[in-house]
Amino acid sequence: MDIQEKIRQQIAADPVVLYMKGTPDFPLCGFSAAVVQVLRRCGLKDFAAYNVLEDESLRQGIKEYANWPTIPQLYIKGEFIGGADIVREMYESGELQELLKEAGVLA
Ligand SMILES: N[C@@H](CCC(=O)N[C@@H](CS)C(=O)NCC(=O)O)C(=O)O
Ligand code: FES
Repeated sequence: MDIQEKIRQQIAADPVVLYMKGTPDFPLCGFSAAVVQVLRRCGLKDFAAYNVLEDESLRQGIKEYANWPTIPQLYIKGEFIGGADIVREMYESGELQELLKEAGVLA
């Protein structure tokens, strides 16, 4: 399967999808760790996470998919949200919590 099609399916399969370096329990970059921490602070228990360090085609493919040059990348309900800076800003403004509530993944 084409990598862009694979990404499309991954993003459609779960309400919250994070492309990151490492895993939620063992992030291998501070930017990825920051997004995981913010999601947990929002009260999110579970989300889909893909480790781009285990798949070079995914690491490159995800940059093309969103036309965004860096990892991490967060998607909510199929929509690209942003990387660590944007996620942090949206958390501080409360916008991220709103999006997660709308997605039905928060209590
Ligand atoms: N300011 C970015 C920081 C992320 C970033 O700079 N990521 C770099 C280093 S981890 C990256 O993905 N570089 C390309 C690569 O490693 O493939 C954000 O808000 O997410
Ligand atoms: S791996 Fe070095 S900044 Fe992310």
